[in-house]
Amino acid sequence: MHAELSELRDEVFARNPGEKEFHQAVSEVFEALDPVVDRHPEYVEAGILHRLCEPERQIIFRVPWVDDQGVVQVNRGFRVEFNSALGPYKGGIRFHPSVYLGIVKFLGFEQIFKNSLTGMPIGGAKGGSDFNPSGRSDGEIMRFCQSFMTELWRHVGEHTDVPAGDIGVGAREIGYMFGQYKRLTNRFEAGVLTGKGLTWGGSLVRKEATGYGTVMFTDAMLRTRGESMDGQKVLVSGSGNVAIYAAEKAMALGAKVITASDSSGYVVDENGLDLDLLKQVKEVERGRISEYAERRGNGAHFVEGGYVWEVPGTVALPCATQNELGNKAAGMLIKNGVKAVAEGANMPCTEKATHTFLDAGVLFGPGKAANAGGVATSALEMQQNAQRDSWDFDYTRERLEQIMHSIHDRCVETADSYGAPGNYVAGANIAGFIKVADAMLAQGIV
Ligand SMILES: NC(=O)C1=CN([C@@H]2O[C@H](COP(=O)(O)OP(=O)(O)OC[C@H]3O[C@@H](n4cnc5c(N)ncnc54)[C@H](O)[C@@H]3O)[C@@H](O)[C@H]2O)C=CC1
Ligand SMILES: O=C(O)CCC(=O)C(=O)O
Repeated sequence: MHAELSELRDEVFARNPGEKEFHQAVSEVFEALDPVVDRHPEYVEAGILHRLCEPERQIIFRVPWVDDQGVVQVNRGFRVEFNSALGPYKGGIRFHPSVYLGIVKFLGFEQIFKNSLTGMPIGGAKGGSDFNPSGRSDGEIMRFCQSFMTELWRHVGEHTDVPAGDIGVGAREIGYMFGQYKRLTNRFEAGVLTGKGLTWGGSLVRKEATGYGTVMFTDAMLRTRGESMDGQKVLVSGSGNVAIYAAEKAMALGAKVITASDSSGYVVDENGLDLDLLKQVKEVERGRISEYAERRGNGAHFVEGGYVWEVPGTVALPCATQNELGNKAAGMLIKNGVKAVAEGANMPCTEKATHTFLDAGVLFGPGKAANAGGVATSALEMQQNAQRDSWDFDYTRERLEQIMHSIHDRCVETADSYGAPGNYVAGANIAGFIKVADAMLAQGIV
């Protein structure tokens, strides 16, 4: 790696101690940017990389709330507004006990390049809390969301920062946060949050967008080798928003999806997942994945612990969480004949696993490209809100499809032009970076 880059990387690590996921995300980008620095010394001279690694603003706040037993609980809230060179800060909010500053920063950093790749006018941010929604009543969720927004409202706005969902935050939580924002500001400002309900400013296709987009991207990758999703045997991890709609799209394109998982283990359903049942168990009842196997019968079985990557398949779509697919799993997938891997989740593959896939010539779609359909459709939601309009399903899906194809093609062209043909990791990082870097150059030292 270029001396300037490796020095800066070490400096970023030292300035952000203990934030290992953030370090990992920075490393991946820096590795890809080596040839860019050769060609564009002006980026280094203007301190673009240095500035990119320092969030424009980081907000950490107390979130007090009262549980159903009347006990006062205190959580920590975060919003990292990373970069606004291309537009208002944009990115999801995650509620999960593992959330700390390092997770929010890795996600916010990734979001800068992902949002750039979408071609939409959105900057990068991420937020969240170490609140654990699991097992909490609806009333507790509402009180927590209200308390979270009671601090966050002063930092967000349709032209400032536009949060959305992520792990543990779906339409229900967005609804409670929107209600509180409206109450505090006395404004119906639809564009302040995306992922809203369809009757109050939400967009059709947003719910499906991340999963659908990931599969559209995978299909485009396969087509570069004369194949498609049709007939593939697909391994999906997770059983949340991204996983369910990735499975739905894969099936619609003629693939058979045979796995899903949650933090307790995974199910294998060699006959192909029953999506209505999976949605009932996970979206409606918020139950465990083992309940799917119990109710499905038909040879489906539940495996406690472990990873879906032990199951043979031709396409792997990690859609749960960061670093869920390590190097050993990558080796197993390759041995079992995997042809394509696309990250529906953010950074689900470890650095080593990513290298193993690339070295083996497996088609590999990094999250900042493959899962960009969610945030791209959020930007479409913002457009509809600004126009006070709502588009129909097919039109919105077509827009999503165009965006995913254009991201795919830009990754391919950029990787080619920087001497890394077929390397979507290089293509995504370089293409995402250059657009932000040029905007930062034009806007001066800010
Ligand atoms: N919702 C969205 O639009 C987008 C989400 N993503 C990413 O996709 C991934 C999944 O997010 P969503 O589906 O929205 O969340 P979700 O809350 O709907 O589902 C999360 C899924 O991951 C599983 N999971 C979480 N932690 C786990 C762990 N430690 N071990 C095993 N499984 C675990 C959960 O059981 C659940 O199935 C995350 O990495 C998120 O950042 C990326 C782009 C957009
Ligand atoms: O829709 C959004 O604004 C955010 C989506 C998100 O959190 C992500 O792309 O990881």
